[in-house]
Amino acid sequence: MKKISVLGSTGSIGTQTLDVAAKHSEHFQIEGLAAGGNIALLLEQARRFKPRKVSVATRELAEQIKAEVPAGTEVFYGDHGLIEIAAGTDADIVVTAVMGSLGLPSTLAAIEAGKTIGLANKETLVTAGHIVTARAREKGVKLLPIDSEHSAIFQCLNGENLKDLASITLTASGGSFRDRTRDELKHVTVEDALKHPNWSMGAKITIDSATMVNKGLEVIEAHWLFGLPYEQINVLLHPESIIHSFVEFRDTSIIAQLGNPDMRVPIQYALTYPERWESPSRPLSLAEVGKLQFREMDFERFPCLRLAYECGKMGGTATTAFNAANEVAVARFLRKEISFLQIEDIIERVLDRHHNIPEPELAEIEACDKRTREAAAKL
Ligand SMILES: NC(=O)C1=CN([C@@H]2O[C@H](COP(=O)(O)OP(=O)(O)OC[C@H]3O[C@@H](n4cnc5c(N)ncnc54)[C@H](OP(=O)(O)O)[C@@H]3O)[C@@H](O)[C@H]2O)C=CC1
Ligand SMILES: CC(=O)[C@@H](O)[C@H](O)COP(=O)(O)O
Ligand SMILES: [Mn+2]
Repeated sequence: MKKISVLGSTGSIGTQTLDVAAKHSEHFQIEGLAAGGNIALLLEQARRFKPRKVSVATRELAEQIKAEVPAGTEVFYGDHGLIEIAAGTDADIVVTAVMGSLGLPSTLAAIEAGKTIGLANKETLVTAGHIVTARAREKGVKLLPIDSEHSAIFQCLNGENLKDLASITLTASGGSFRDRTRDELKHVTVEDALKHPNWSMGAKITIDSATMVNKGLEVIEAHWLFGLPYEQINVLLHPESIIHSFVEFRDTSIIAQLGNPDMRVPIQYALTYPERWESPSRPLSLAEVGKLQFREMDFERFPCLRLAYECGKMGGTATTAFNAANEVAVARFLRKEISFLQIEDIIERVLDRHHNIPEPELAEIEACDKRTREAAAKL
């Protein structure tokens, strides 16, 4: 029996993680569930999976659910509650599926407690990749990728010698506005931006896909997960999201991982690694798909991807600032305070003013994250 805790259980990745756990309920036990404000869904999950501990965003929400959770389930809240679910249960694996750098302290706590990490929350690696990976190495903790591209690369590299690797290529769908010119982006709406062509995901990552920030975050995520220089990490536009990513070796062989766009496949692979189990997903029929398309990435059309490479190569707090500025800008766009193109404008202006700290301590990262958020909220 494998014991699992899920941080962000009510979100897109969280609910799909529980779908996978339910499909193989004889093999998985849910130890802890952490949510934000969706207490109706959390209670439903608590009744179904009977975790030992649950957590919600605030004390008020915790008070509201205390009388309704199953007997034997303890209720926590806030930052401390998230850490309790990450590190204070008997879970073998912690799925990090909260959105944004708010997931950093709980991810570090889970690593400190020796838990295997099923890593969806890419922002933690973008914010503090050197610290997260160093602590995982010190504790002998595995960081198993859930992000579809990174799961693909991880699978393609299985059993391979990294010295034979020429490059990895992350595929990008192009997001909701793939075929629009920059001029056409001036007046796009939140509703349009939330229509991803291939994936059903949380709001923030769906906007990130449209700005191509998501692929930028993923380039940085790949740098830390696979220990590769940025020169070996490529991005290719692939509208169908069938090839989830691929690797190329020095003998010119390319190995790719393919499948229908369904996050339950990479989630399950992280939960069952190194084994492969029957999937709740529909098998891929290449005959049905017919043809696959690829296009060179246009850095003029998607300037946020260029910025992400620049920040990644700079290192230090540059990626922390990139991420924090984006989180604030996307939240403002979703509240309809700013236009779509102002997201990249805010990121660019924040980075212009950023004073980079090359090898930041955790406290310096936290300070940079806070400072950047304050600045981005005012631009
Ligand atoms: N969705 C996808 O297909 C993919 C997502 N990812 C990454 O996975 C992460 C999660 O994405 P996604 O599932 O789409 O996001 P969602 O917005 O769907 O879910 C976010 C989750 O975080 C919870 N949450 C929010 N605030 C808090 C808080 N203060 N304390 C505890 N929990 C909180 C939410 O709870 P509530 O709803 O109860 O408020 C929800 O359960 C992101 O980092 C994303 O980039 C990566 C690859 C694919
Ligand atoms: C499902 C997943 O992993 C997302 O991160 C996905 O990659 C978004 O798609 P694009 O960023 O390619 O639009
Ligand atoms: Mn992805």
